[in-house]
Amino acid sequence: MQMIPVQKNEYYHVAFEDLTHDGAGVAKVEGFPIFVPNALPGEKGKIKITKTKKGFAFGRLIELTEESEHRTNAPCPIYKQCGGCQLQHFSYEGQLAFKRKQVKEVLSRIGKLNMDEVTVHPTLGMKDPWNYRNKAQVPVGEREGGLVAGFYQQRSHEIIDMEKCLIQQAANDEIVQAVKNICSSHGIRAYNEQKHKGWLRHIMVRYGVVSKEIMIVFVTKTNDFPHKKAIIDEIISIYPNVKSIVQNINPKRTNVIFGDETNVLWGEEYIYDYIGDIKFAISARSFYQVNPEQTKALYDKALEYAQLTGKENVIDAYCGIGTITLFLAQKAKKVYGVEIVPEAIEDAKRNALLNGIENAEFAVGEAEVVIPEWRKQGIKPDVIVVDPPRKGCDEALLETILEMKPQRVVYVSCNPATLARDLEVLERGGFKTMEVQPVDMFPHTAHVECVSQIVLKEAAGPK
Ligand SMILES: C[S@@+](CC[C@H](N)C(=O)[O-])C[C@H]1O[C@@H](n2cnc3c(N)ncnc32)[C@H](O)[C@@H]1O
Repeated sequence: MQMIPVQKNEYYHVAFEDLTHDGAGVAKVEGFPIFVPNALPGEKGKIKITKTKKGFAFGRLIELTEESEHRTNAPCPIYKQCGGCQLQHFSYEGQLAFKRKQVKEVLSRIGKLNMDEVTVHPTLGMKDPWNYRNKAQVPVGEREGGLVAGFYQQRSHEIIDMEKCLIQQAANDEIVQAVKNICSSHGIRAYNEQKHKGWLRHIMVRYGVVSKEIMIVFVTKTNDFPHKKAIIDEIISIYPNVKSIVQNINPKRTNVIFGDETNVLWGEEYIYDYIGDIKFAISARSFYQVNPEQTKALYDKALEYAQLTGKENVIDAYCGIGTITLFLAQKAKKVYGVEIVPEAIEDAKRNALLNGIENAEFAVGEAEVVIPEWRKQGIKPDVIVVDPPRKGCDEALLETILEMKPQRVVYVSCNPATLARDLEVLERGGFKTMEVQPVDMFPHTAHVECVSQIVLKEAAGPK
């Protein structure tokens, strides 16, 4: 058995060599890895061990003795308390390089790809990597009789009030504050997680960056709404861009934000926004990318990798409200979109109509169930696009892709580890990964999005 060379609560002087996938510095003591938030590769410092596990330990940075040239002052005053961003202390240039390195590393280690044969491009960053999020989703609590809305203090259930988040659109911060203050003035009680009592659990705000339309969602424990008329009247009298006010009811003792029931309180069921020239209707529960500027860059790359000429049949798996589907439809013969959330498919159909797109067809269901059905019905895609959640593609879907043998697969991924795992399956089944483009959808956080082009080996030509 390997001896653990460090002890809890002891101090060590270490050199940081790398970053973990979630942005913590990695140092080693006698080859034993220690993960320390807020430390950067190339730095040295004194740490205190906070926890030991069988194969690794966690530490806290006490002082730096050598700083990286990429260290920068995190501009957010609550950066360390919040935990929503992990890389604000890292220069933006350094963040982009780290994300590319991380993608290369997992493709090689987990995907077993021959990295001499795959091009991983430099991460596509933002010119101004701040105020990019179009959605705020904040828990609500109580302090001295009034409401607070912000974030959970790291490793606690305490809600810290937040007036400004530097990665949010300013409009979102303003509306969250206003809604909180209006509710406070009407004596609205916040939900208390421990006691499972109270009413207002979360406030969500969605902002159409191009349309300027705003949706407000009240997530509440019960389906009543004290002072409903007064609260709504006050909101809409101050904010004419609010087009939709919705209540979602979540009666469960859970840390899942949304419940199953959603009711429109005022205005429309959805707001509109644009990505490029395409107009989208977005309802409260539908997935919609949070960084619209980078979404356009991501979708343009997906379209480039799909290499459409107008003659192709395309499948868009995990299509959400049909965002990528409608981009593809402009250049393909026909596109089939599939998505598990019924409301998102309703939005997708509405979005096709809204844009006069007639060559897109949508189905509700699990991609791993619906696409094998399509195969049985004789649908033969030339290109398959997948954009799964963090857990990646279901095995049954990958199996079906191998059987369907499209000329190209375009894989959009928000988790490089599951992307790498799935690419290995596709490579073993006769496909070859050609290019991977990391896109910085979430600056200052450790997340990275990638779009990859994978081709059928016969189509790729001899190696
Ligand atoms: C990362 S989002 C992508 C959405 C869309 N392509 C976009 O860019 O807006 C993943 C989507 O997959 C959906 N989803 C999750 N599991 C699924 C499954 N097994 N089959 C189909 N869709 C699923 C989610 O509801 C979500 O809309």
